[in-house]
Amino acid sequence: MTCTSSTDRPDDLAVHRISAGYGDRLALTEVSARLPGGRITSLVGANGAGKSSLLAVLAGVLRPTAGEVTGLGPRRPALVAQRSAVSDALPLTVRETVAMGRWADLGPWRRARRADRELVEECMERLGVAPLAGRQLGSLSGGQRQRALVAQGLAQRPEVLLLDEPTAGLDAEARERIAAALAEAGAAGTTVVHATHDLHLALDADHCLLLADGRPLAEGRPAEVLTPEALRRAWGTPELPAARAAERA
Ligand SMILES: Nc1ncnc2c1ncn2[C@@H]1O[C@H](COP(=O)(O)OP(=O)(O)OP(=O)(O)O)[C@@H](O)[C@H]1O
Repeated sequence: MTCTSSTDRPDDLAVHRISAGYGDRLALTEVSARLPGGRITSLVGANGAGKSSLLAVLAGVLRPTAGEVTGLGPRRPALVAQRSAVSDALPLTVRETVAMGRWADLGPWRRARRADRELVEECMERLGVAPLAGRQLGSLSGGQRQRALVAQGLAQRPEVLLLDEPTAGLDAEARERIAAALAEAGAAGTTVVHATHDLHLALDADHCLLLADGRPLAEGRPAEVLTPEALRRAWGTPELPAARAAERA
């Protein structure tokens, strides 16, 4: 069994002239983009560019005021929120947290079958959190908790996996684990879309959408999109991200 879906390559996701916001503040203005099915797309942009809002629209938790999303299958996408969005006070172990990823498929009594339990163990192994299975989520380090949340996302076996800054603030080993898990999910046919400030992770994606002020600046292969010039435009200053991309070029 694999902890990702293994369908044939699904259709592309697309957003068509999406506008969305909070009250009268627009976070996205007429955003159109294609997010290739069964591939990894990185959403890149400065703070406030609209990355999380676009993920929320794709996840169905932020209703657009205009435009539409096409290519989503019948199942709801899995959304892995930023770890700061998850309360420290939740009285859940790592295993319980990951097992919650199975709930949507279990029906009203949430009775896990053996296959569900195996899938949960496998997803914990994949993210390196199996040794922490009995620990309370609130007692974990930021990186451990983030890995548990990604394992929960994978345990849903989603067709579309959305992640908001999955490697923010993590050490190199945790980043590698998460990058490898996303690559495996993409290889197994899952459409992965993640928002990131981690240019290494962004450059490792198959596709990239660069946002600025709620509008798309560029879209395409990451190395072609994330040029020093484009990053300067996105950030408004010739600061760190552009320098880092130049190092990688
Ligand atoms: N809950 C909210 N209520 C009001 N405005 C919001 C809310 N969430 C986001 N915004 C605004 O929407 C815009 C886009 O924010 P969003 O969080 O999508 O950007 P982001 O690219 O994900 O930023 P970051 O890199 O800081 O996470 C910003 O102007 C932000 O202030």
